[in-house]
Amino acid sequence: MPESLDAPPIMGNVPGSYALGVFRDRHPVLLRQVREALPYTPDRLAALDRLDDEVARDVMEPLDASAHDFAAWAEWGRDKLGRRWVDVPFLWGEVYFYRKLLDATGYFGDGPWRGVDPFGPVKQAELLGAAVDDELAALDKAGTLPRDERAKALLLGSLWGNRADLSFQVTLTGEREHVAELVVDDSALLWSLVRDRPPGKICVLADNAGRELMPDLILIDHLLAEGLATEVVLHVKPHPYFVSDATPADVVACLRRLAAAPGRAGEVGGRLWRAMGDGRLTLRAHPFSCAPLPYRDMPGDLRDELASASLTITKGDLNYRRLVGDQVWPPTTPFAAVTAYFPGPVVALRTLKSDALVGLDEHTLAELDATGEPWRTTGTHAMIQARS
Ligand SMILES: O=P(O)(O)OC[C@@]1(O)O[C@H](CO)[C@@H](O)[C@@H]1O
Repeated sequence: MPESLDAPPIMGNVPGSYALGVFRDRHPVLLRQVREALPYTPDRLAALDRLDDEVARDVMEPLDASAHDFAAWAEWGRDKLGRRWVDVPFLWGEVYFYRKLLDATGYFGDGPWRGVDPFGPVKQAELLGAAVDDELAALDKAGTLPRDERAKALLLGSLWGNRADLSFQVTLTGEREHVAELVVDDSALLWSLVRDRPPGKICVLADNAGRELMPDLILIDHLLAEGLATEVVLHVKPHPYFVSDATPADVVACLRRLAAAPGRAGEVGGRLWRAMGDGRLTLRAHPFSCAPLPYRDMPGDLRDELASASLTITKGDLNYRRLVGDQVWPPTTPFAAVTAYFPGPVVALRTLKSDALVGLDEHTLAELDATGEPWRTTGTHAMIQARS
């Protein structure tokens, strides 16, 4: 990123902002839902209540000194812990909230709740739901499309799969809005990056499990089956994160669901299962995937890995926020300039659910703002942004 190019971080404390609403409205509701989703024992319920109180008092207490990552968070939080949740960069405060939530549920503890995903019930319900059956059945129809049309359908399936985000639905009222439109469409550059060059390794930085991960896996199958990638590395989270972010266990659940499905979905599942076995599809769960930092601060080993890829595809709103630094950029700031630091070509597939935004042309921005609708944060608009 050009040295001169910078912008202040999106903060949680701006009155009326989306970020403030996340802390004030979404997190208390989420804590109640987590508390009720599993038969937690009194010690865990008390810990969840203590976190609820910490949120209500709006103060960030440090992790317990016994936490495995206490030193890392003490370093990251050197100038933040003890302050109000909303008085630090939105990204940092939000990531810390989910880390504290895992602490409260005993996820990293030595007791019986170790490794129990607090979002497991909602993830499982979504994955086993009828909507997934319908989406998998639709693959039989997609399979009859001409190749380019099929590729476009699978790309859009992965893009709009990002709307299926359980944390997002916590405060979504009413029926799902009619999904409006693509505010940036660099899909031509995306396809050029995978078709006009020798196939190579493609890294996919996944977002949510279930109804987002399923179309992501189906797109990955297309990239491998059509020879557009020699291998795909699917980056997921090493532990539960932001409600529905995918972990390795969620990938396994999706692959089992796919492989057991009838028709083309079952064929896709079988190919992906074999690709896992022969190393053409691999999983990564890098610790940095759950760090409270933008991707420009990624560690060297992750930078080297992404640099060795012919393309990196990032999925979802949170990955987009980390890609562009979760900063208050003028929306017309060029995507290529803001992501110039990123190693190798990168494509972001994202539905807009928060205020981070770059790469819009003036006309589109003026048109969208003229609607008076909160188009940046409702998930009704999306973008495919690419940088070669
Ligand atoms: O990355 P996703 O799943 O597309 O979106 C996650 C997300 O929209 O939910 C949070 C609110 O809880 C936002 O701040 C965050 O960006």
